[in-house]
Amino acid sequence: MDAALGPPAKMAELDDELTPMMAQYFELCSQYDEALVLFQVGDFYEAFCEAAERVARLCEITLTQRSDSTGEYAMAGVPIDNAESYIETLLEAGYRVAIADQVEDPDEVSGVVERAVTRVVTPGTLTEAELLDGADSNYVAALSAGEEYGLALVDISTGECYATSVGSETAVADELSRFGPAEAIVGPEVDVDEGVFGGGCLVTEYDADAFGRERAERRVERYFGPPDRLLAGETELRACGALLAYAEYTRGKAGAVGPDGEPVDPDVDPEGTLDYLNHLTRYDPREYMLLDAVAVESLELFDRRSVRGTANLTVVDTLDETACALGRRKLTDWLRRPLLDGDGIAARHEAVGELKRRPGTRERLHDLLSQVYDIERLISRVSRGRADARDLRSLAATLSVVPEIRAELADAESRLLADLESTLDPLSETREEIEAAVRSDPPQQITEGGVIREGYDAELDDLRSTERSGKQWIDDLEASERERTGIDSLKVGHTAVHGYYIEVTNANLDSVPEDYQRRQTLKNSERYYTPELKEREERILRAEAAADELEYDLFCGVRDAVASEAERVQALADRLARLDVLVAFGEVAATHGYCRPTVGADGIDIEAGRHPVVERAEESFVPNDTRLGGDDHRFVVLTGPNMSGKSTYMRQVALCCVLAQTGSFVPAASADLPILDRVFTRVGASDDIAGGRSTFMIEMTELATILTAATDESLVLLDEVGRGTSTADGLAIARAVTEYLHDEVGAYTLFATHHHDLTAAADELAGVANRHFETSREDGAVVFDHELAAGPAAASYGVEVAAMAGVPDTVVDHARERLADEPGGTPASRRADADSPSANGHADTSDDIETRLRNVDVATMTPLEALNALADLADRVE
Ligand SMILES: Nc1ncnc2c1ncn2[C@@H]1O[C@H](COP(=O)(O)OP(=O)(O)OP(=O)(O)O)[C@@H](O)[C@H]1O
Repeated sequence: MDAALGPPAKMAELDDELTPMMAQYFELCSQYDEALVLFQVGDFYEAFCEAAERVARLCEITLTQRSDSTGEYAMAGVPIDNAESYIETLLEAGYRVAIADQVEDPDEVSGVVERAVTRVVTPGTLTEAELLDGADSNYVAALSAGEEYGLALVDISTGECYATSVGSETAVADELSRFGPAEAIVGPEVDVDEGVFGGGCLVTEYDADAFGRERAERRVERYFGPPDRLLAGETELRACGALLAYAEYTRGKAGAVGPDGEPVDPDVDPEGTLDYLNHLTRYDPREYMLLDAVAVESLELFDRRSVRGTANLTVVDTLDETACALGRRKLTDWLRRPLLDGDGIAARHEAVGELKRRPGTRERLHDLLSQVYDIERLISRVSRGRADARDLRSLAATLSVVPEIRAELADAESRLLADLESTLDPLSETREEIEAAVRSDPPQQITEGGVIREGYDAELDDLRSTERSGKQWIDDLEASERERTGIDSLKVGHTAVHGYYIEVTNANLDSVPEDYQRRQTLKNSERYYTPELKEREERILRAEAAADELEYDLFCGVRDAVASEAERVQALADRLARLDVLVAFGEVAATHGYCRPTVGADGIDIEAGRHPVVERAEESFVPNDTRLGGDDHRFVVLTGPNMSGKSTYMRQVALCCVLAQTGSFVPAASADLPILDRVFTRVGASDDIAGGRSTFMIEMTELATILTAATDESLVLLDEVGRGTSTADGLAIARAVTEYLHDEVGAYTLFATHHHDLTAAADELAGVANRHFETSREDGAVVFDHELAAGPAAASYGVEVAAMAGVPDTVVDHARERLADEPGGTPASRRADADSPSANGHADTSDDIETRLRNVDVATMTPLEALNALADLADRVE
């Protein structure tokens, strides 16, 4: 056991003698003994004893001492204001971090301030933006085993949950790769290789009870409704239950269960307390194209990391013309799981086509959908008894839009739209009930009245009328008392503490009648009440309290009635979300000139395809055709200089297929596409400099996945394979991969490479063709025209790029001569590790310079390395 975790031994010895604050710390460390506890003391989070030593060392902060009557304790603190960076350091060191905040205002309590763990930060459940590193999703997975494997995932940043079952360990790995979880919890019975979770995933064996069927059932029910309606089997259910238990634990919910299975506070039942969870999607992996985390990232579907020059725009952004939150979530979900069923895809296309043709309908539907609230989250609050009156009004407002949406769809021709028209459920009775019962602009509080409409309940109306007539009597009192007493300055007022009073200034005290009883003495006046006033006041108060209580009961009654329709509301939410996405697709197709693809062809045939993201940033995007498979080659080797557009082109081909299977139209003049089972990507190191992940090892691991899992229905994008090793090894690997994919797999493949020798494969392998990107020269400068052409690129572009970068003419000319002289010489046959001629003190000759220039492999250099190499060459020429 790590000494930095759990209750400090030194404190355990003292036990009862600890000061109240230290006793709190000790208690929290005992409860959260799987995490480092950071304990708020004023403006700092402190750790004590062994934990302090660990925190001080890892975060490089000073270790101090805290002394009190019981002794001295090592202490290390981080300022709360920038705690996140320290927490990140602790996470990187493999710790969970439990944040114990002061939950009372120190100014308002005497004695020690109450502290509670408000969150446990773990790699998969951190939610603070600083820690999320700009990524869009951060999944935690739970894996259970039985007859099959049950897998549940939650994205803590959005509350989206997924569940599925798969039959084999490989399938578990595939499904996990779809999400790339940062963290996974596994049931005790799970026996799989850690490799299935992917690199960088923190895997923890979690409490067996949380994986138990009954508890899981209860938890799932609380959050999402009856499990048998949602989930396919017991293993899936158990995974979901455990996942929810873990999510509760990380939110510091009292009563949740820690990884060791010990309830952190056994007295409280916390189930159903996570507000952010909103939807559970159960899916069957066989129905969807598999996009693993690597593909999702390199195609930039959701990731905020930018395509060059187009910061912040991602594929989902280009499609996101949705009008409501329901649609936005559905769009992400569709894009993450493109369909495999040709009919399903065609049905979406048909609907999108109809919407594309009818701009008026599209616009009106968009307007109506923008009035739709997030009824999915809302109904889950209703089911958990946490919805307020405003929530119910928002639901009613949404329901009142439904008939208008249906009317708009009344003459729809496409199957999906017609289906939506007939199945969008306006839940009229529910809406009428809410509108009859709940006021149109209710307060947030549901316990203080003002919620229920007049005329809804006779008893309530009675109570309110008693209250009102009482208040009216009091309102009239001032006038009548003035008349009775002759005191013109007499006032009737009310304070929260003393209630109603009659106020008489000191000058008029002589005229006070006998029945006035003194309530309060002020400097210039006296306040009185009369027995009748008191009695009226009590009656008002009784009526008010009874009315408030009755309103609350009535409200709960309405809320329960709505909750009993939760299933219908969820179905409605789902349909509205679908409609919103279809309308958005129609809008994108119409505004950006997307065409309707056909799917199910036996090859990829795209005319004038574009990259959906890059085309928005490039003023003059050059469209390109693609032919892969069918009567053409299935494998294309793509050459051309850096920045000529190879990566963009490969991605646009993949994105066309992904968008088509998602149901969207595609950025092209025409597209005949197959149905792909999976898109694989292995993109070059230089494309991921920012992520700092590009090691040869990662490259080879990804390659291994592709070679073992790709089928003849997969699309494989290879952007330079074997860069991270010597040229000879790189080429050998690239060549072997080409042959394997060509001979054994038959996948649709685009292989961009700077290994010019690879272009020879086209001569030897029947299914391989060469394509390249041209550059042209204008006024001596190289211009990228981004136009794809047949055949391999000219071999000398490395020298052209050197010229463009400003390498002196003598050097460039010499390089050209050498290149021309070299028998069969191509840039790829250069060796990168020649000895430096000037290392032995000799001056550089032109030949030496040229050798150096030849050794420059522009394709693998970072911009900084290129600049340095250039400066070095220029120096030598000088
Ligand atoms: N078809 C096109 N039309 C217009 N501009 C394009 C096109 N394709 C690419 N570009 C522009 O050229 C830039 C470089 O493209 P890309 O990254 O695809 O080149 P590359 O050949 O893959 O380079 P590298 O070998 O360095 O990876 C893109 O950022 C984009 O701005």
